[in-house]
Amino acid sequence: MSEQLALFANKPASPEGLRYAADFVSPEVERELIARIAALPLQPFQFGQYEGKRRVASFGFRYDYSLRRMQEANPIPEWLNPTITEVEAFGGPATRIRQILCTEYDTGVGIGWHRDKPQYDRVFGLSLGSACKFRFRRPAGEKWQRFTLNAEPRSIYMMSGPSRKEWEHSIPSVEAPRYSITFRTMVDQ
Ligand SMILES: O=C(O)CCC(=O)C(=O)O
Ligand SMILES: [Fe+2]
Repeated sequence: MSEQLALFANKPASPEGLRYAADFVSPEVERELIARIAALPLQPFQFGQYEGKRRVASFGFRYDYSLRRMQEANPIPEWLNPTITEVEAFGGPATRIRQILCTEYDTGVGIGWHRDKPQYDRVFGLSLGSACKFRFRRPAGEKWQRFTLNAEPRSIYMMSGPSRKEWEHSIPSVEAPRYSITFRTMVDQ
């Protein structure tokens, strides 16, 4: 087989630095976390012009889009501590989660192509309630190189290295309500 054909025959390669684990939390913990998020004073967040609104709450830090800088946010609530401990273990030694984003996506809501702010370092995402197609793209000549991660409910992903810095990510409109908790480490300043 020519090199070209071999490339087509293979599945698209996963972005370097992306890790995924299914069943990261139990169905009981999933239910509890969803109830906690639903009880937060969530605020609409408009990312792209043409998208439905997702609703969010930030803790630790938040990026202020009008001031274009990081601001301190409310402290991370205690009910997140057991999950943060597990995420830090998943991330390995020296993983310190300092920023949390809780998000609610109603049916039909997604998030457009972006990279997270450079003040954040590694990004972990816990999916709750329903699955989503977590899409990646990066420029490859005139085209895009693409990859889709099926993020199942109760799973976690970690973006580090190229998957975090070179690739953009997005989520197309979800088919059922989805909640996520994003856990971020910060770049040392
Ligand atoms: O909901 C998710 O898993 C990802 C959200 C996201 O990419 C972001 O808020 O930057
Ligand atoms: Fe993101």
